[in-house]
Amino acid sequence: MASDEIIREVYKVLEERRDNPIDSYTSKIMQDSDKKAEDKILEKVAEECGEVLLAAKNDENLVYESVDLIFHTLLILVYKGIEIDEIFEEFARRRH
Ligand SMILES: N=c1c2ncn([C@@H]3O[C@H](COP(=O)(O)OP(=O)(O)OP(=O)(O)O)[C@@H](O)[C@H]3O)c2ncn1[C@@H]1O[C@H](COP(=O)(O)O)[C@@H](O)[C@H]1O
Repeated sequence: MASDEIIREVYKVLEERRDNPIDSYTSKIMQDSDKKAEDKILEKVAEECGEVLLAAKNDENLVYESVDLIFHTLLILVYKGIEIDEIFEEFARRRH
């Protein structure tokens, strides 16, 4: 059974891919010469935003496309050195 813990698990793997690169999609995109890596990840985030928009409008693959967007958003956060708890704390701070 999938659970929300998967977000923490994936985040940890992404930090591992950043810190100890292997031959994989996420390691490669994060190791690309500094500025290029950031641009490539941000390009994916922008692309996935458009795909979520189309999926919602057309009632197609919304979960799949949203996970692509969330995944690439997590990737830029990891790349920029943000700790996962900072994200949860920000959500908690907004609770009312
Ligand atoms: N959740 C994901 C995940 N979601 C998407 N992707 C990859 O992101 C890449 C780009 O996604 P796209 O949707 O643009 O796919 P695409 O192949 O360009 O095809 P289109 O959508 O354009 O048709 C693809 O290669 C996907 O496989 C992911 N790659 C990895 N993960 C997780 O990240 C961890 C580390 O990944 P690796 O670096 O591959 O070990 C894995 O253990 C997974 O848990």
